[in-house]
Amino acid sequence: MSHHNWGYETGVNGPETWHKGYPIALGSKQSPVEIQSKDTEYDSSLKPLEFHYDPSTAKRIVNNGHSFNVEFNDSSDKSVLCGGPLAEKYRLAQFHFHWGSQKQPNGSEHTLNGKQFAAELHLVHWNTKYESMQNAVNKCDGLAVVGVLIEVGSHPMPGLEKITNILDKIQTKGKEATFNDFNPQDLLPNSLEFYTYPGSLTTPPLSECVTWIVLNKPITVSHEQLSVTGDGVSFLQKWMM
Ligand SMILES: NS(=O)(=O)c1ccc(NC(=S)OCCc2ccsc2)cc1
Ligand SMILES: [Zn+2]
Repeated sequence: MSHHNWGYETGVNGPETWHKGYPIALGSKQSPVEIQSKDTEYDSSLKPLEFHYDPSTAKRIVNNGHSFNVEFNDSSDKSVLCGGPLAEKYRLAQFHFHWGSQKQPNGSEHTLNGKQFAAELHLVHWNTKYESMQNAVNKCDGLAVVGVLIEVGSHPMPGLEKITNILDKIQTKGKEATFNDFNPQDLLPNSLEFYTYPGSLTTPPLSECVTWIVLNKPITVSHEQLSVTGDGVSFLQKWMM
């Protein structure tokens, strides 16, 4: 079978089959991981995270069949991440979400102290010392992904509205829509405390090129935001069907 149609169907094309097309799946730096705060240590050499995003670099939103990516113009240093564990500047290329399904409502990839969250946001950046994302993907310090855990609560996340309002335009794989003037900082919690570890892409190609930066505090979205359609089907679950 061509390994480009990887997916999440258990026993068919799910994570336990990915190693057939991507042997690195059996590697020693694979993500996601289960974070146990009791097993982490405070590192005083780490600096505060610095997000320098220019909302005008937001370009389009694309349904790639596994998720939807909000893509940014990464042809200059207009939207960059630095600080934290990072020795260099990393350019924002895209962000996307991971979520659950009817059967498995909780879909975060990282877990924190044994708790799986409803969903997880990934802000994907690549090291500007490499010319492109494609070059960075095969370097151990090529990418920096900020993971934001998402829980469902009573109040909506204002920053998410612009995204949930446009999803009806990209319902099927391959569809895209213009998506301008958006600052992903509007999706961050008020605390930028983080855990960090060396890991990998969590989906194929599973490259072990990622400095993971998982924020300690989750963001809260409303039930409606996780299921934008009137018929109660979660926009995220609709994507999973
Ligand atoms: N979920 S994740 O953030 O770890 C994540 C991010 C990007 C990707 N995919 C990437 S970077 O593909 C585009 C770059 C690429 C892939 C192969 S050659 C170039 C997969 C998983
Ligand atoms: Zn991801």
